Amino acid sequence: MSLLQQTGDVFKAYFLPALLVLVVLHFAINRYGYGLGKIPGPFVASLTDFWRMFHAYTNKGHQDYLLHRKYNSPVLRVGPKTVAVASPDAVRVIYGWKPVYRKTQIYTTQSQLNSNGQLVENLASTMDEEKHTRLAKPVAAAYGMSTLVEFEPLVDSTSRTFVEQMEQRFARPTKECPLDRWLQMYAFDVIGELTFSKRIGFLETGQDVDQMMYHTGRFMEYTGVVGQVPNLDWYFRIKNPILHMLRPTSNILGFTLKQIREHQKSSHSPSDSHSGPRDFLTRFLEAREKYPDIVDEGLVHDYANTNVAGGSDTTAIILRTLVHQFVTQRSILDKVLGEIGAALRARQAPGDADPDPDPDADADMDRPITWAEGLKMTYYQACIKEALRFHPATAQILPRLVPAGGVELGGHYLPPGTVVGCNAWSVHRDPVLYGQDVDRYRPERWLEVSPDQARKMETSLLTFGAGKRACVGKNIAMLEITKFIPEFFRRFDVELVDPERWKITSTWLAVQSGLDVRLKVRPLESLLAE
Ligand code: HEM
Repeated sequence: MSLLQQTGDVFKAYFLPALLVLVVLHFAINRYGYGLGKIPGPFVASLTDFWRMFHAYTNKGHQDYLLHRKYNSPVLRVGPKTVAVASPDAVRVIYGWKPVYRKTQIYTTQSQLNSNGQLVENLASTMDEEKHTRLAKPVAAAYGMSTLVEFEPLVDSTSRTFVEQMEQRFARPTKECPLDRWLQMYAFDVIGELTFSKRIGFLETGQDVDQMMYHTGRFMEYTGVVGQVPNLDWYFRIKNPILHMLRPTSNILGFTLKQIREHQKSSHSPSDSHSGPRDFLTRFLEAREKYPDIVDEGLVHDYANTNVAGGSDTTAIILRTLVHQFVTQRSILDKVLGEIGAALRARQAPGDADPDPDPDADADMDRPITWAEGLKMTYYQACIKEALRFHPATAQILPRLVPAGGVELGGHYLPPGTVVGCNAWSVHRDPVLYGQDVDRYRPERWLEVSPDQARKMETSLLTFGAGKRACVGKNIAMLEITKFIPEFFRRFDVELVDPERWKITSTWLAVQSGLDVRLKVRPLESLLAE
């Protein structure tokens, strides 16, 4: 018998059976070894995290609520050590303040690689809560409510450009506008204005500048899919020598650094920077002066980069939902138009809402819908809440680690170290809290209930996350959403080209496409007439 034959026989006799035993053992430990054996869920999910990876890859994350319905359980096992909980009460526990449940390794995939090929944790991605507290403090005020008033003119300037571009490029009966893309370009340019005092030029050029929309999209997909088995990130990205050779700095960070360099060319120090509102970058540079022991140059770059990476795709999703609902449910739009008309008529009235009316009445009428006006539109505010409920931007659980001592949720004990999280899509379809018709977009649900109930519904929304790690950009996003949609519909009559084109592709984010519309300029008189 040749040596080759002998080796083959040994392989068949010992190695293959041993491998089989190991594989079976591995799956048995996954299934029964983590104290989660009694929790319902897809069988394969209890064996391997690759189930969740496939689930995300095949666009099913945003439909997790269907799984909860299928297994008739708010608590589902979606991995050997991972549990999804669909209950508003669980939101308060998992994303509460005492104790703070730590973020899990999926967030490593949201850290960027710097020019030395090192992984740099940022405000959103760090798993170390003490570090997070340190990083958050110097910039908390920049994202605060009081800063919003200063940012409003910057949002207005981008809105004006958006309207101009729509008029020039699309406001013709036969022309189709791929509005899903344009809304994202709008959101990107707003973030550019707020962060660098400069629109990046998406709207003016009508192009995906430096392919940033493409790259942020791929980045979110990477997190959503590879993040399910985060160790893969080491091989695909962190320790990948070819990637490091070809592209040492990640595309998004590279783009941010370019914007920072251009910003610096137009100013010399934080204090003498730009006339007009102080942008985020200026505020981050001020934070470096005030907190030199915490904020270094690299951190300034990271702060700016987190705005770029986290602030546009998300906002565009909410804008798309609102437009889509308004063009497919005209009765809703009519009510909003009624409120817009009332806001504009109030500008004409003596002693109107604006304490400092423009002496030129036409200019006053032409100025974009203000934050104050948007907040007074009660029905439109309900439309926003309903959009945040109906189509949250993130399409997966926001995973956290169960701390020492474990936790009891939905009648199941979860041992320490279990990964647990809520998917906003599932929590927001809780029929007890939001009503039996949760699968419908119906703003009225927010107005029909008692103020107490409405508050409970609102505080259970997970669209912006919750607790210590909730979204710092929420106020900015609300400023954009509150102002932009009334402004857009005030200027244009919008018609959906083909309802069949609407599509949701979900990984980390649930991104819509197919919002192709035709636009007609809406005469102001039609809004002013009661
Ligand atoms: C509608 C728009 C937005 C939505 C739906 C949204 C959603 C979220 C969510 C769900 C989280 C928590 C993620 C988690 O727990 O895993 C988050 C965190 C974060 N968001 Fe947003 N976001 C939006 C807009 C923005 C904007 C405009 C900015 C920046 C200007 C921003 C910056 C951040 C940052 C820095 C964090 C990390 C916060 C921390 O961990 O302390 N977001 N966002």
